[in-house]
Amino acid sequence: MDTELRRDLEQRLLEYVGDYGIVLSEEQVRLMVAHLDLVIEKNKVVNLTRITEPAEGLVLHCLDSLMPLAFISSQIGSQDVILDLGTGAGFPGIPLAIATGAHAVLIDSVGKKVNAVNDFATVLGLDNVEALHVRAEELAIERLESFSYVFARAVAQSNVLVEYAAPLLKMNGLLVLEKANPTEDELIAAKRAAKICGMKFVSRETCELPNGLGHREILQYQKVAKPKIKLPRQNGMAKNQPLGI
Ligand SMILES: C[S@@+](CC[C@H](N)C(=O)[O-])C[C@H]1O[C@@H](n2cnc3c(N)ncnc32)[C@H](O)[C@@H]1O
Repeated sequence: MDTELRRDLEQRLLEYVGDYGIVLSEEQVRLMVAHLDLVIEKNKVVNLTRITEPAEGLVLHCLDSLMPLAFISSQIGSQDVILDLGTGAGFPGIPLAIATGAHAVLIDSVGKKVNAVNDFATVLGLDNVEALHVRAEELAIERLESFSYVFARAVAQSNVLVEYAAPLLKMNGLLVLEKANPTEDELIAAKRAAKICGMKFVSRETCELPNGLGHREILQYQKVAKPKIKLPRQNGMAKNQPLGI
């Protein structure tokens, strides 16, 4: 990506986030575009994303990763520890770490993606980012009730994500999901799963990405009680025998 394109993307990202009431500094957008550039380059040798065009990546990766910030009522800051569950190439975790300054743990079950994300964090000088090759179910044993927020974009059905997040969240912590078009059945199953897992449904908000690039729904669930069953269940159970169906 040449300097002119980078500057153009940085300016566009500043304008996009402004439309959603999200305030970023020039340094923050510089880092986010630099991350996108690293992803596009790395994607030529390691399959990380289907999006290869910078302007599209700016909306579908950078802006999309930040959308939850337009809907979360509390301010996330350096005192918070946040989790990006199923980070892929670092979305939404890296943009969220840059935007909030929170300590961000980014996990993925695929090692080559985690290696790439750790390299990106080093090149960008992001000391607050920790990428781990671990499944959500395993992390819940090591870091029980450690996170104030769990984010997940394009990882699994909502009821599965509610189950993954419940043991990882501190009491009153929030699970924030980004979905394209969740069905009513998915939302009903997630509400039922939430009851079993000591979580409650908080809100469902919708927005449109610019340039007709898609519809988004931001779903929030809060941890309000201890789970009624022992969590985490064994690896794979959340997906293969989902709760709330
Ligand atoms: C479709 S990708 C989405 C990546 C990224 N969140 C994004 O929106 O670009 C889903 C990722 O979740 C990871 N994943 C799925 N289940 C997981 C689990 N139980 N624990 C950790 N990672 C998981 C997969 O390896 C994959 O990289």
